[in-house]
Amino acid sequence: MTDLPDVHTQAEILVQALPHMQRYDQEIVVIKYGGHAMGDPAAAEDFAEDVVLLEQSGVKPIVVHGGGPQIGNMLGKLGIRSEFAAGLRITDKATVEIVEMVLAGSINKQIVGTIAAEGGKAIGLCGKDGNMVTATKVTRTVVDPDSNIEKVVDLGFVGEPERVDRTVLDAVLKAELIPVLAPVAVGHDGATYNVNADTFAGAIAGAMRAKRLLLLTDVPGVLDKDKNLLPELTVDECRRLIADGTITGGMIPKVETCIYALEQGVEGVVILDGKVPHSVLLELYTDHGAGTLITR
Ligand SMILES: Nc1ncnc2c1ncn2[C@@H]1O[C@H](COP(=O)(O)OP(=O)(O)O)[C@@H](O)[C@H]1O
Ligand SMILES: CC(=O)N[C@@H](CCC(=O)OP(=O)(O)O)C(=O)O
Repeated sequence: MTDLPDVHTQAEILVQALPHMQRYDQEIVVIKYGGHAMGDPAAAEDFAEDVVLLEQSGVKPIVVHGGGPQIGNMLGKLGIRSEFAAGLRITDKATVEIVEMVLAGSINKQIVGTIAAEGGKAIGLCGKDGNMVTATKVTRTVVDPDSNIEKVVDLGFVGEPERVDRTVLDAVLKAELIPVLAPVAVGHDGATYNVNADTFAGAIAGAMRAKRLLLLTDVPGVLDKDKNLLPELTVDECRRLIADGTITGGMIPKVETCIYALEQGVEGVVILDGKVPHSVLLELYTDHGAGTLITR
């Protein structure tokens, strides 16, 4: 048992949560749970406890999970090589089958099970269910490092959400179940598409008019050039930080997702460290947020 503060302090902490609870009552909060943040079983339990506590106190949480490292491990075991272009996994026919198996199969059901163990009721779905997310094929232009010439890369079965149908999600939320979504979508041609989990979460948050989108990753938030946390940023400031090279790599699609979600009407988007125990609760129910809050 960890040392707890005295009873008065405990009561004070609970009371301080009240205005935050009121602010999020009956609101949709989309939580993107990244593959890196999933880490160890104790952290996964903490995450599930947070989600169940939110649901119990009147919030409508929607979990969108990733699983990039876990897909990489499985492909490695099967001897399938995997490469990325512009932060997206080049996904051929064999790879998309493994992506679907790992994301919509094992990871999705594991999260549903962990939420159940904490007393919640979750339902595991992917973008294909009820035509929730229809995707179109993505191509990207990258600069070839040898020739320094731009070339178009065919990413195979990598998709971008084109349309979100709310029917299933509305029904699931009405039934007071917690949706846990794998970022796999269906194309117009019926093919399965691998969608970046941040992009998928942004599309869901936008379509569901979420109050908050939380992106859980493995760094404290957006950092400046001296690696200090930037607690609050506007969209314009984000664009400047991308242009001047402060925001690079995997943080670029994350911040672009945030900008997209804000443009779709989501009120605030937060990038935070999912490895910090109970980071979701700290972010939503305490006065001091846990990561970088991005607003319009
Ligand atoms: N300015 C920045 N602030 C924080 N992280 C940054 C920044 N620029 C680049 N990054 C990188 O972005 C990474 C997060 O993106 P990514 O690895 O795709 O996360 P995830 O797997 O959680 O989706 C960080 O681990 C960090 O290496
Ligand atoms: C197209 C594409 O790159 N899809 C990702 C989907 C999983 C993901 O995004 O997981 P994280 O959030 O853990 O990185 C992939 O195949 O790795």
